[in-house]
Amino acid sequence: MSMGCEKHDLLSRFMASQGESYTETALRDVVISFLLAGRETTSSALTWFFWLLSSRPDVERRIRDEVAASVWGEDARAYRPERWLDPDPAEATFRPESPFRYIVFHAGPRICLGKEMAYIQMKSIVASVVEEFEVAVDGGYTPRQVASLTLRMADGLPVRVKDFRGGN
Ligand code: HEM
Repeated sequence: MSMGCEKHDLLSRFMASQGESYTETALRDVVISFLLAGRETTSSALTWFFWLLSSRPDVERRIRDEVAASVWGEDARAYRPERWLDPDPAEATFRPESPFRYIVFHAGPRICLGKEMAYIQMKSIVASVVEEFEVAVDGGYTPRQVASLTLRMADGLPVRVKDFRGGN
Protein backbone atom coordinates (compact mmCIF):
# COMPACT_ATOMS: atom_id res chain seq x y z
CA MET A 1 0.00 0.00 0.00
CA SER A 2 1.38 3.41 -0.93
CA MET A 3 2.26 6.00 1.68
CA GLY A 4 -0.31 8.35 0.16
CA CYS A 5 -3.16 6.07 1.32
CA GLU A 6 -6.10 8.21 2.50
CA LYS A 7 -7.95 5.41 4.30
CA HIS A 8 -7.85 5.36 8.09
CA ASP A 9 -9.82 2.23 8.93
CA LEU A 10 -8.13 -0.41 11.06
CA LEU A 11 -7.27 -2.77 8.19
CA SER A 12 -5.85 0.00 5.99
CA ARG A 13 -3.71 1.21 8.87
CA PHE A 14 -2.51 -2.32 9.54
CA MET A 15 -1.60 -2.80 5.86
CA ALA A 16 0.15 0.56 5.68
CA SER A 17 2.19 -0.09 8.83
CA GLN A 18 3.77 -3.32 7.55
CA GLY A 19 6.96 -3.27 5.47
CA GLU A 20 5.94 -6.33 3.46
CA SER A 21 2.70 -7.09 1.68
CA TYR A 22 0.35 -9.73 3.05
CA THR A 23 -1.69 -12.33 1.18
CA GLU A 24 -5.44 -11.93 1.16
CA THR A 25 -5.73 -15.03 3.39
CA ALA A 26 -3.38 -13.56 5.97
CA LEU A 27 -5.28 -10.28 5.92
CA ARG A 28 -8.59 -12.12 6.27
CA ASP A 29 -7.21 -13.93 9.33
CA VAL A 30 -6.11 -10.63 10.84
CA VAL A 31 -9.62 -9.22 10.39
CA ILE A 32 -11.21 -12.33 11.91
CA SER A 33 -8.81 -12.10 14.87
CA PHE A 34 -9.70 -8.45 15.44
CA LEU A 35 -13.41 -9.20 15.26
CA LEU A 36 -13.38 -12.34 17.40
CA ALA A 37 -10.73 -11.30 19.90
CA GLY A 38 -11.77 -7.69 20.12
CA ARG A 39 -15.55 -7.65 19.90
CA GLU A 40 -17.07 -10.40 22.05
CA THR A 41 -14.42 -10.10 24.75
CA THR A 42 -14.74 -6.44 25.60
CA SER A 43 -18.51 -6.29 25.08
CA SER A 44 -19.06 -9.36 27.30
CA ALA A 45 -16.72 -7.98 29.96
CA LEU A 46 -18.56 -4.64 29.87
CA THR A 47 -21.97 -6.34 30.04
CA TRP A 48 -20.91 -8.25 33.19
CA PHE A 49 -19.28 -5.11 34.55
CA PHE A 50 -22.49 -3.04 34.26
CA TRP A 51 -24.48 -5.88 35.82
CA LEU A 52 -22.10 -5.94 38.80
CA LEU A 53 -21.92 -2.17 38.98
CA SER A 54 -25.73 -1.93 39.18
CA SER A 55 -25.52 -3.63 42.58
CA ARG A 56 -23.12 -0.97 43.90
CA PRO A 57 -24.45 2.58 43.32
CA ASP A 58 -21.73 3.86 45.67
CA VAL A 59 -19.03 2.51 43.32
CA GLU A 60 -20.84 3.98 40.32
CA ARG A 61 -20.94 7.36 42.09
CA ARG A 62 -17.22 7.17 42.89
CA ILE A 63 -16.34 6.36 39.27
CA ARG A 64 -18.48 9.28 38.09
CA ASP A 65 -16.85 11.65 40.58
CA GLU A 66 -13.38 10.45 39.64
CA VAL A 67 -14.02 10.89 35.92
CA ALA A 68 -15.48 14.36 36.47
CA ALA A 69 -12.58 15.31 38.77
CA SER A 70 -9.95 14.07 36.31
CA VAL A 71 -11.47 16.15 33.49
CA TRP A 72 -12.46 19.27 35.42
CA GLY A 73 -10.75 19.10 38.75
CA GLU A 74 -12.19 18.49 42.19
CA ASP A 75 -14.88 21.15 41.85
CA ALA A 76 -16.25 19.68 38.60
CA ARG A 77 -19.84 19.72 39.84
CA ALA A 78 -19.75 23.25 41.21
CA TYR A 79 -21.25 26.14 39.23
CA ARG A 80 -18.10 28.21 38.90
CA PRO A 81 -18.25 30.15 35.63
CA GLU A 82 -14.92 31.83 36.39
CA ARG A 83 -13.31 28.54 35.34
CA TRP A 84 -13.84 29.63 31.73
CA LEU A 85 -11.82 32.81 32.18
CA ASP A 86 -8.11 33.31 31.72
CA PRO A 87 -6.51 32.73 35.17
CA ASP A 88 -4.45 35.91 34.75
CA PRO A 89 -6.59 38.55 36.60
CA ALA A 90 -5.31 41.23 34.25
CA GLU A 91 -6.83 39.33 31.36
CA ALA A 92 -9.99 37.77 32.87
CA THR A 93 -11.30 37.16 29.37
CA PHE A 94 -13.11 34.10 28.11
CA ARG A 95 -10.72 31.32 27.17
CA PRO A 96 -12.36 28.80 24.83
CA GLU A 97 -12.04 25.18 25.90
CA SER A 98 -11.60 22.26 23.50
CA PRO A 99 -15.01 20.95 22.36
CA PHE A 100 -13.69 17.51 23.28
CA ARG A 101 -13.61 18.62 26.93
CA TYR A 102 -16.74 20.77 26.89
CA ILE A 103 -19.03 18.48 24.97
CA VAL A 104 -22.53 19.99 25.18
CA PHE A 105 -22.38 20.74 21.45
CA HIS A 106 -20.42 17.54 20.82
CA ALA A 107 -17.15 17.62 18.91
CA GLY A 108 -15.56 16.46 15.69
CA PRO A 109 -17.30 16.17 12.32
CA ARG A 110 -20.81 16.07 13.85
CA ILE A 111 -20.36 19.09 16.09
CA CYS A 112 -23.49 21.26 16.35
CA LEU A 113 -23.74 23.50 13.30
CA GLY A 114 -25.82 26.05 15.19
CA LYS A 115 -23.40 26.48 18.09
CA GLU A 116 -22.43 30.08 17.34
CA MET A 117 -26.01 31.05 16.57
CA ALA A 118 -27.18 29.41 19.80
CA TYR A 119 -24.59 31.40 21.78
CA ILE A 120 -25.61 34.68 20.14
CA GLN A 121 -29.28 34.05 20.95
CA MET A 122 -28.65 32.94 24.52
CA LYS A 123 -26.18 35.72 25.31
CA SER A 124 -28.46 38.44 23.98
CA ILE A 125 -31.41 37.09 25.98
CA VAL A 126 -29.36 36.75 29.19
CA ALA A 127 -27.94 40.27 28.72
CA SER A 128 -31.32 41.91 28.18
CA VAL A 129 -33.03 40.03 31.04
CA VAL A 130 -30.24 40.50 33.59
CA GLU A 131 -29.82 44.16 32.66
CA GLU A 132 -33.37 44.95 33.76
CA PHE A 133 -34.57 42.16 36.04
CA GLU A 134 -33.55 40.08 38.98
CA VAL A 135 -34.66 36.48 38.58
CA ALA A 136 -35.02 34.78 41.98
CA VAL A 137 -35.60 31.08 42.58
CA ASP A 138 -36.90 29.81 45.90
CA GLY A 139 -33.86 28.51 47.79
CA GLY A 140 -35.51 25.18 48.60
CA TYR A 141 -36.54 24.40 45.04
CA THR A 142 -34.76 21.50 43.32
CA PRO A 143 -35.47 21.17 39.61
CA ARG A 144 -36.13 17.76 38.11
CA GLN A 145 -34.58 16.69 34.82
CA VAL A 146 -36.64 15.33 31.95
CA ALA A 147 -34.48 13.10 29.79
CA SER A 148 -35.70 13.48 26.23
CA LEU A 149 -34.08 14.63 23.00
CA THR A 150 -32.91 17.67 24.94
CA LEU A 151 -32.46 17.92 28.71
CA ARG A 152 -35.54 19.85 29.79
CA MET A 153 -36.55 21.01 33.25
CA ALA A 154 -39.75 19.37 34.46
CA ASP A 155 -42.64 21.88 34.76
CA GLY A 156 -40.37 24.79 33.86
CA LEU A 157 -38.65 26.92 36.49
CA PRO A 158 -40.86 28.82 38.97
CA VAL A 159 -39.23 32.21 39.52
CA ARG A 160 -39.96 35.61 41.02
CA VAL A 161 -39.03 38.37 38.61
CA LYS A 162 -38.18 41.74 40.08
CA ASP A 163 -37.55 44.94 38.17
CA PHE A 164 -33.91 45.62 38.89
CA ARG A 165 -34.37 49.37 38.62
CA GLY A 166 -36.75 49.67 41.50
CA GLY A 167 -40.17 48.48 40.29
CA ASN A 168 -41.89 45.21 41.21
C1 HEM B 1 -28.03 25.32 23.47
C2 HEM B 1 -28.32 25.05 22.21
C3 HEM B 1 -27.85 23.84 21.45
C4 HEM B 1 -27.24 22.71 21.89
C5 HEM B 1 -26.84 22.33 23.33
C6 HEM B 1 -27.01 21.87 20.72
C7 HEM B 1 -26.40 20.62 20.75
C8 HEM B 1 -26.15 19.83 19.64
C9 HEM B 1 -25.49 18.56 19.66
C10 HEM B 1 -24.98 17.85 20.91
C11 HEM B 1 -25.42 18.12 18.38
C12 HEM B 1 -24.75 16.82 17.90
C13 HEM B 1 -25.75 15.71 17.68
C14 HEM B 1 -25.02 14.47 17.18
O1 HEM B 1 -24.12 13.97 17.87
O2 HEM B 1 -25.33 13.99 16.08
C15 HEM B 1 -26.05 19.10 17.54
C16 HEM B 1 -26.16 18.99 16.17
C17 HEM B 1 -26.73 19.94 15.36
N1 HEM B 1 -27.24 21.16 15.76
FE1 HEM B 1 -27.31 21.85 17.66
N2 HEM B 1 -27.47 22.51 19.61
C18 HEM B 1 -27.98 23.72 19.99
C19 HEM B 1 -28.54 24.70 19.18
C20 HEM B 1 -28.64 24.61 17.81
C21 HEM B 1 -29.19 25.67 16.95
C22 HEM B 1 -29.73 27.02 17.44
C23 HEM B 1 -29.13 25.20 15.67
C24 HEM B 1 -29.53 25.84 14.37
C25 HEM B 1 -29.87 27.09 14.24
C26 HEM B 1 -28.53 23.86 15.72
C27 HEM B 1 -28.29 23.07 14.61
C28 HEM B 1 -27.70 21.83 14.65
C29 HEM B 1 -27.47 21.01 13.47
C30 HEM B 1 -27.83 21.37 12.02
C31 HEM B 1 -26.86 19.83 13.91
C32 HEM B 1 -26.42 18.63 13.06
C33 HEM B 1 -24.95 18.73 12.71
C34 HEM B 1 -24.50 17.52 11.90
O3 HEM B 1 -24.82 16.40 12.25
O4 HEM B 1 -23.81 17.73 10.91
N3 HEM B 1 -28.24 23.56 17.03
N4 HEM B 1 -26.48 20.14 18.33
